[in-house]
Amino acid sequence: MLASLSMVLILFVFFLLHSLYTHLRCPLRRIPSAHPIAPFTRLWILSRTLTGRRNRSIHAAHVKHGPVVRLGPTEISINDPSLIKSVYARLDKSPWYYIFTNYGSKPLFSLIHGREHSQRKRLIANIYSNSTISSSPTLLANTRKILEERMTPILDTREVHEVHELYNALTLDLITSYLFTQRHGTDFVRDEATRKRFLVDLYQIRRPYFSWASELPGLVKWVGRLTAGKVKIIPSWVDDANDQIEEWCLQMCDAAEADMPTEKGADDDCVYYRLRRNNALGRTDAASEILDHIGAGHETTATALTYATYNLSVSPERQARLRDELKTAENLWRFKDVDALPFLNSVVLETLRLNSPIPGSQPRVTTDGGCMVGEYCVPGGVTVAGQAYSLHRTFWADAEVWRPERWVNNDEEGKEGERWLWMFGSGGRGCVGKWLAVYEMKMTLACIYANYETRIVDDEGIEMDDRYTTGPISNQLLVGFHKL
Ligand code: HEM
Repeated sequence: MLASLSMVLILFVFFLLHSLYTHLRCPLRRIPSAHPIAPFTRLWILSRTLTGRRNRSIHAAHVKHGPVVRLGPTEISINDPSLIKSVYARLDKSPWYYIFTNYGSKPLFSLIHGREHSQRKRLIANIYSNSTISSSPTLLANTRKILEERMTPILDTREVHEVHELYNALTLDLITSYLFTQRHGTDFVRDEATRKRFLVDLYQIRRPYFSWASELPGLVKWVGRLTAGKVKIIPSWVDDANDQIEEWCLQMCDAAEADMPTEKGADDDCVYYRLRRNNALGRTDAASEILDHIGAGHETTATALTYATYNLSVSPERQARLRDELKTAENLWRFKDVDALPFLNSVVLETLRLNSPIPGSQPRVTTDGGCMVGEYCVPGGVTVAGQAYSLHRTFWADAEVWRPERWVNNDEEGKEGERWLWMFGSGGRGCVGKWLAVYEMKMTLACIYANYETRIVDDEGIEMDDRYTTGPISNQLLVGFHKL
């Protein structure tokens, strides 16, 4: 017994000495630590991540220590627009993004290396570009149909609506109609039962396990293997839900495939046909890409719409200002007219600032020779990340206040403030769907606020969850709609 204890003690002392030696030789030691144990172990940042406190803890560290902080032995966080610009222009994504792999095939989001990523991006960059989105007659017709013929009649059936689920259904209908054409898209706004089966029973219930799967994939597998499947950190129903979602998406792809037009030019503004034309991508690779766009393209925009509705509902004066502005537009079913409205634009920007749907760290990795990050020399293999949560709360004294007016006047504060906005990331790996997201947000808010007054019925749990992607803690918001 005594011998075992001595052995444990010797090992512990060895571990301490080794950690100290590594620390003293490490070029990262000059960087302020977010926590005293951060230079020696990942335990601190890991525990914060797994308990849903990561974004806030990193932000608190930046407030205390400045724009560069050390989160772990080989992990740092940055919080300054110039640092972000240089890091995100140079460094590749970290393997952390492999979690977004579908069918064993990596979509754009999780392709790491420059060449394979740019080949894939070339296939879709044009269809998501600002010019395509803002001028596509098909997108406009689909959006109008979904908002006018599906959402508005639902809003008119009763006064109170749970808008977070409704917006998730809406953005799913919008994104799938862009991916597959409207005839092969979903109809979740009207079909409540099917949407609950997909959204609630399959898609959203996996959330609590995301951090375990993304932060400790090795441990998750190892524990399962070691106990012959008897102990599972992530329950098997999560794997079943993943399989069912993949199967559902494959069926959607196959249905669109069966109807793929042969003549050149037809359905050119359909993402799936772009991926499959001339076999640019095989069946599984295309389905993986599509499934990723379904995920990236609905939750984020839905969360932004929920918070825009919340913020406007608690501020009747701003709601009135928006309504007055909407009356000045010549045609609310012409994107150019809607896009030109300055207050609507400010509402969208301010919501994406304060309630960023992807507030968490976007990890990149330094290459073998290392590089300078600001004044610090960072060796190879170090994870460097910024997070919108911190950037969006640093420049303004009243950063926690939703104040769209800060964007209306194009003054000095506004111009400098724009440098700190990072809701869509930046560099070659910034958001591909950002023009579509802003389009959907503006068209939806214009359609709602030109026709309804909204008020909060129940906002308990509206605080944002602390995750990589976020949403209200309660996963809901009850809003009253009064038709004008
Ligand atoms: C308000 C809505 C949205 C927000 C806030 C948002 C935010 C972001 C952010 C921050 C990234 C970079 C993530 C990282 O590097 O860790 C990203 C990437 C991406 N987003 Fe979005 N997004 C939104 C909507 C969309 C939509 C509608 C699509 C539709 C397809 C989309 C597709 C993608 C894809 C494919 C990437 C990966 C790009 C690459 O790696 O080259 N997003 N998004």
